[in-house]
Amino acid sequence: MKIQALLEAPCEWLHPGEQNSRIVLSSRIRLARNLSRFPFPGWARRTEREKVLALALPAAVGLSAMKEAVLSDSMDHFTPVEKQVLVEEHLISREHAGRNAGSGVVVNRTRTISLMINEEDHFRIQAFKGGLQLKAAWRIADKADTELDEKLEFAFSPKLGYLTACPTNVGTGLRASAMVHLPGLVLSEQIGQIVKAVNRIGLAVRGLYGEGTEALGNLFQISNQMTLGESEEEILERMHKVIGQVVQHEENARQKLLEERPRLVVDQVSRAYGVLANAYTISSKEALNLLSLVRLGMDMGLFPDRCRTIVDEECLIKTQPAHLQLSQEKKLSTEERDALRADFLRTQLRDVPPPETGQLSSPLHS
Ligand SMILES: Nc1ncnc2c1ncn2[C@@H]1O[C@H](COP(=O)(O)OP(=O)(O)OP(=O)(O)O)[C@@H](O)[C@H]1O
Repeated sequence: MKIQALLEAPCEWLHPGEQNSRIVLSSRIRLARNLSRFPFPGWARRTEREKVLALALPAAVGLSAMKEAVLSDSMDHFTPVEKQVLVEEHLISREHAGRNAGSGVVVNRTRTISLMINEEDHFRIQAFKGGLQLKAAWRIADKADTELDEKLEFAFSPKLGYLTACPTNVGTGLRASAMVHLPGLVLSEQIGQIVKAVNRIGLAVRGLYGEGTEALGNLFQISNQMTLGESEEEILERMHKVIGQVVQHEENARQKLLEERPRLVVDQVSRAYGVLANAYTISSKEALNLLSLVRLGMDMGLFPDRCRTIVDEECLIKTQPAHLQLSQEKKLSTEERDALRADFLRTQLRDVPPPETGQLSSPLHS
C-alpha cells in the first residue's frame, strides 16, 4: 500500500533529541502558486481541474527534491482513512482531505516536501524541517518553486506579485510557520497574553492541525498573516525573531514553575505518566494532553533522554485515530480506538521508567 511505504520511511523533521527541537518541533514554509490561463480551483470546472492536475503531477514528481517521491496521486485514489493519515502527518490540510478527483498530492520519502495540487490554489508547496529552521525549509520550497517556474507559467503580476485564490496570500504567497510546544505557558496561565501579543504584531496562532483546529497537547502553530509588502527574507527574519522570543517566554515560564511551584510540575508530570502507563481506554485528546506533560518532564530531566524517541516518534502521531485504523487495516469505532490506543501506550511506556523526582525533592514540600 502506498501510504504504508510513506510511513515506513523515516520522517526527517520528527527527529527528537536535538536541543533546538524541544520547544519548536518543526518549521514549515508554504508557497501558494497558480498557473496562468487556468481558473482558480474554487472556480474551475472538474475538467479544468483535471487538466491542471495532469500538468501539475508530473511537474511535481520531476522536482529534484522528489527524486524519492513515495506518494504522487489523485485524491480520489485514497481511502478516507488514508487521507486522514496524511492530515495527521501534517502533509495535507483538512480541507484537502475532503477533495477527490481533480486534486492531488506528491510527497518525498523523508517528508521534507509535500505538494498539494488544486487545494485552494493550483499549487501549495510545503517544506518541513525539524526545530526552528525556517530558512532551511525556505531553501527547499524556493528551489521547488524555481524548478516549477521553469516548466510552467505561474500567474504573476509585476505590481502585486503572485496571484492567489484568496487575497490574503497575494504577493509572496508565503506562509512561514513554527509548531511550538508551550506547556509551561499553559500551566502558568500566561498563554492567553502571549497569543494576544503575537496576534497584535500580525501573526496567527493556530491549533495542532492548522486553521480552525484546537491546540491539543499544548502544541500551537505560529505563522505570518501578511504576504504583501514584505519580502520573503523580511518575513523569515521577523518570524525567526518572534519564535525565538516565544521560546524564551516558555523557558522562563518553566523555570519559574520549577522554582515556585515544583510540586505542581511533579504532580502533573507524574499523573500524566501514571495514566498513560496504566489506562485501558483513552481518547486521542486526553492522550495528546498527557503526552505533552510527559514531554515537559523529559525536557526537565525527569526521564532519561533516550525515552524522548518513544514520545516524539512513536506516541504523538501513531496514537491518532487514522493511524490506529491504518495499523489494523479496518475502520474502528471510537471505543475500539480508545482501547487500542491505551494498549499501545501502555506497551510503549513500559520502556519509560517512572519520573525521577529526586532532583526536585528539596522544595517539594512547597
Ligand atoms: N510548523 C508546522 N509543522 C508541521 N505542520 C504544520 C506546521 N504549520 C502548519 N502545518 C500543517 O500544515 C497544514 C495546513 O495548515 P494551515 O491550515 O495553517 O494552512 P496554510 O496553508 O498555512 O494556510 P491557509 O490555507 O489558511 O492559507 C496543516 O496540516 C498543519 O498541521
